[in-house]
Amino acid sequence: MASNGNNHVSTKPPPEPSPLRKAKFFQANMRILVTGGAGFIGSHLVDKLMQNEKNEVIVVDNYFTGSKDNLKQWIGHPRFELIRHDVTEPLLIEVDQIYHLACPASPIFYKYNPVKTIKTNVIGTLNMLGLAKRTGARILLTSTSEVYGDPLMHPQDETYWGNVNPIGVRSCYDEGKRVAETLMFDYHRQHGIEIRIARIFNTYGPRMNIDDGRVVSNFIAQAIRDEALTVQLPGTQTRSFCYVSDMVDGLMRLMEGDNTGPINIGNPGEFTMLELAENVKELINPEVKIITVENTPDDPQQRKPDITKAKELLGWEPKVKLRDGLPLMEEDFRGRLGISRKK
Ligand SMILES: NC(=O)c1ccc[n+]([C@@H]2O[C@H](COP(=O)([O-])OP(=O)(O)OC[C@H]3O[C@@H](n4cnc5c(N)ncnc54)[C@H](O)[C@@H]3O)[C@@H](O)[C@H]2O)c1
Ligand SMILES: O=c1ccn([C@@H]2O[C@H](COP(=O)(O)OP(=O)(O)O[C@H]3OC[C@@H](O)[C@H](O)[C@H]3O)[C@@H](O)[C@H]2O)c(=O)[nH]1
Repeated sequence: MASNGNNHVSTKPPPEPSPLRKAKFFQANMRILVTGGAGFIGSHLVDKLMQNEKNEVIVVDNYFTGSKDNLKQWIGHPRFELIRHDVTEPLLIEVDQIYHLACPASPIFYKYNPVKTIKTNVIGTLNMLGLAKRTGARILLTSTSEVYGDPLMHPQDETYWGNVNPIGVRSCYDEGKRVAETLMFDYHRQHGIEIRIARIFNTYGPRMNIDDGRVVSNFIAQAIRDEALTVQLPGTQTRSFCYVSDMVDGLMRLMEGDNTGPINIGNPGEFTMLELAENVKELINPEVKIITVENTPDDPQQRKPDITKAKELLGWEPKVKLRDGLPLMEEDFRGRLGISRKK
């Protein structure tokens, strides 16, 4: 039976899969749905899942922040399907596993239409849990370090209940993800659904939107374009940055393992935003200026995962250090921006 290290675990068996599930269009052992699979983390996850010839992968995405470009190597592949679909609408397909990622992740995009962000987190997660219930599929939710809010505990472990503003401009996302976690556990306890919850900490890497608005993509694009790096005040706030290949490895181990989570997946290396800017400057463009600009409300002042649980239960820890990951992302950004390194 799955465990999460506390008492919130169901003893009910998961529902029987629908007989339709056996009607596969390809002789694959596992049909896997990735919601939000056209996005940054989702498309890297799809690449990894497609490497296994026993997997069929179905992506659903509404392309709000994702792009078909991220999946272009798979379009037309017999084990791959791409469906334009919004998870706030019901989805009737037959699957064995669901990686539920669909949700804008950058604060700029999740604040753009906050009501839609809540709908995506609440109705979207309800729909995917309904699909899991009908098909007997195991479902993994990509929750977030933002469930800890502006944390009073440092580093954050999974027992911490968080310090979240329920009526602030970030609430559509952080409270939305908290409700999504609640729904996952209620479906687990009430219906025996096999659930997995990952609490993801800031992740970066190739394929992030150039105008995504998150700090690593902003600084790298600014450094390449010879624009000043915009450190939001006070600049001493911290984050922990995980390279995307490590993240995908952690998510797959969680899905395949026996633990419901929630489990933190992130890199415990902690940097202030000024330190991040200095690293980007040194590695990518030593001439670039660093300036400070106004911040946005409710910005968490510190964030660092305690990954003891991931190490013990998943045998997982990140391998790529920030100073090794940044140049890999630079190469991808230079290619897309068409700006090569000065000699
Ligand atoms: N990248 C991070 O640092 C980070 C940190 C914590 C949690 N997460 C979570 O991981 C997941 C993926 O994040 P990402 O960084 O790849 O972001 P992303 O914005 O690149 O990807 C999200 C994808 O979801 C799609 N989407 C959004 N709303 C949808 C809807 N209603 N219906 C269908 N598709 C929809 C978008 O078009 C996009 O392709 C998100 O759930 C996010 O909350 C990411
Ligand atoms: O140009 C910038 C952008 C951002 N920042 C700062 O960088 C820090 C990180 O901001 P980001 O926008 O990258 O992301 P956040 O850490 O606030 O949220 C992130 O982490 C948790 C995930 O769930 C979210 O999906 C993700 O956006 C903040 O303190 C912000 O003020 C800058 O200093 N300059």
